[in-house]
Amino acid sequence: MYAVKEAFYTLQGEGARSGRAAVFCRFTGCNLWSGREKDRERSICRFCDTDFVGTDGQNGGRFRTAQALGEHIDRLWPSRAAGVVPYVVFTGGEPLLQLDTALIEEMHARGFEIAVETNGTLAPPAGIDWLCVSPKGASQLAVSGGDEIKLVYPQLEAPPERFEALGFTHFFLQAMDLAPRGGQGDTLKETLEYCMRHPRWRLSLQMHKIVGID
Ligand SMILES: C[S@@+](CC[C@H](N)C(=O)[O-])C[C@H]1O[C@@H](n2cnc3c(N)ncnc32)[C@H](O)[C@@H]1O
Ligand SMILES: Nc1nc2[nH]cc(C(=O)O)c2c(=O)[nH]1
Ligand code: SF4
Ligand SMILES: [Mg+2]
Repeated sequence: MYAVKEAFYTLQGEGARSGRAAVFCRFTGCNLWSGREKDRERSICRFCDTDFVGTDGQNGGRFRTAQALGEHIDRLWPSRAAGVVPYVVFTGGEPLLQLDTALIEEMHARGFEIAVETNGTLAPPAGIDWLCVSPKGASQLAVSGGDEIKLVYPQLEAPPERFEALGFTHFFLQAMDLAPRGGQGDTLKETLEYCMRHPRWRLSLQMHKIVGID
């Protein structure tokens, strides 16, 4: 059984693959926050910008089998143009609480390339084509590398220096959006200044919020 908050077709807004069309599948639930506002300030992850509670979002629901969820995702991909590889991004919530080999095999059988957005605290199943790890506060990483690390900045308990020696192909800092905690704006200036002082890190903007898409 898979519990999905929402699923939608959009452009990847973050990281090295930003601008690429993708079906986003947002799983319900996370291991670093309950998703309830009353728990936010005493959680390991406190700045989350996402509602991942329940299955009531657009195209959300419960799916009994990998085949059923695979078919659901496939229907959201619009075109089957020659030479275009369909792309699914599994996110959440924390997708590694639910993503398993059966679903990976199902999406591959349908010709999809598979990306995952994870907080990095759980071991990923084999077969993921693009792994994006976004460490949170004091949590311990269960992965030591991947395609990209996308660290939300600044986090007192997770300074970029802690991750510099890890085995990622791309190193991104993403400016923290302060709105989820009732703040104003983001931390763009300090984030871009850090990137200019430490050129290993590249700036990731949440492009979808700028252009007004999901
Ligand atoms: C909602 S999370 C879901 C996937 C996974 N649980 C994780 O944390 O990577 C998706 C992405 O949004 C980022 N994110 C969450 N809240 C944010 C905020 N307030 N500002 C900037 N990025 C944020 C996360 O760090 C992660 O890269
Ligand atoms: N357009 C768009 N790009 C994204 N990249 C990562 C997202 C996420 O919430 O995991 C996200 C999202 O929610 N929307
Ligand atoms: S780990 Fe990801 S989904 Fe969970 S609360 Fe943090 S940003 Fe949100
Ligand atoms: Mg998002």
